Amino acid sequence: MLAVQGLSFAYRRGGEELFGGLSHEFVPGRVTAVTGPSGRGKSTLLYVLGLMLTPSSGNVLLDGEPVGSAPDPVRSRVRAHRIGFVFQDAVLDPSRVVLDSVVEPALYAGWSRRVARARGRALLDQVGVGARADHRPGEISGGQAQRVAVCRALVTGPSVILADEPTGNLDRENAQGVLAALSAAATDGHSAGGADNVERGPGGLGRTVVIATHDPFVLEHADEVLAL
Ligand SMILES: Nc1ncnc2c1ncn2[C@@H]1O[C@H](COP(=O)(O)OP(=O)(O)OP(=O)(O)O)[C@@H](O)[C@H]1O
Repeated sequence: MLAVQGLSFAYRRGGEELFGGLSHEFVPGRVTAVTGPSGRGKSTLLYVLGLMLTPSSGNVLLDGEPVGSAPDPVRSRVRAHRIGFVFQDAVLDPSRVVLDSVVEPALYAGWSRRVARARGRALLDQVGVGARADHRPGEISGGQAQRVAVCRALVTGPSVILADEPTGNLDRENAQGVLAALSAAATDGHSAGGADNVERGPGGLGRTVVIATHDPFVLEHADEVLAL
């Protein structure tokens, strides 16, 4: 379970403080949409949850462990194995085919190329982009690219997926496809840390999915809305 306890964050000492001591539990198996006016800190919250920024006070807890202000090597390890991140504009390496972008985090985490590629292809199939696995990013649409970015975030079987405005630049139909991929990720279950145990099916624990968004479509379909 991902949670924040008494969380505040400031980019500069003495500067504007965000979140005002926020406490919240992000329930596995559910999609939580984080919303609020521009500048309130939606993206920043995702970066704090993703252990890229350190809280000024309070903490981020993962399965009860205070990881938000843990030493850098611990945070890097947790990030690599437990957290997947989807950025607003899927920035895929233009020189590599889609499948290679998807499997990169798994190779970084030490998976064999064969297992990583099989997993990557299966994920692309699930989100309807399997036929584009061997194409370059310039040959796919924005909506497809964003679904590819979801696959990249999922490839290692993390228990937490954080998505920053993943539908921000998409039309309704493509937004629907991306949200469907993220919702499926929430209910799919997650790996306990190895290739053999990825995707436990709906009987598994379920993943925590947190989406920072203004998109009314996402807000309407999320399981829970956290307004900042
Ligand atoms: N790198 C940074 N350094 C200093 N201040 C920052 C930085 N990034 C964001 N901020 C400030 O922190 C506050 C929260 O920004 P953030 O981008 O998290 O808000 P948001 O709710 O996601 O906004 P939007 O809806 O416009 O994307 C804003 O006042 C912003 O100006």
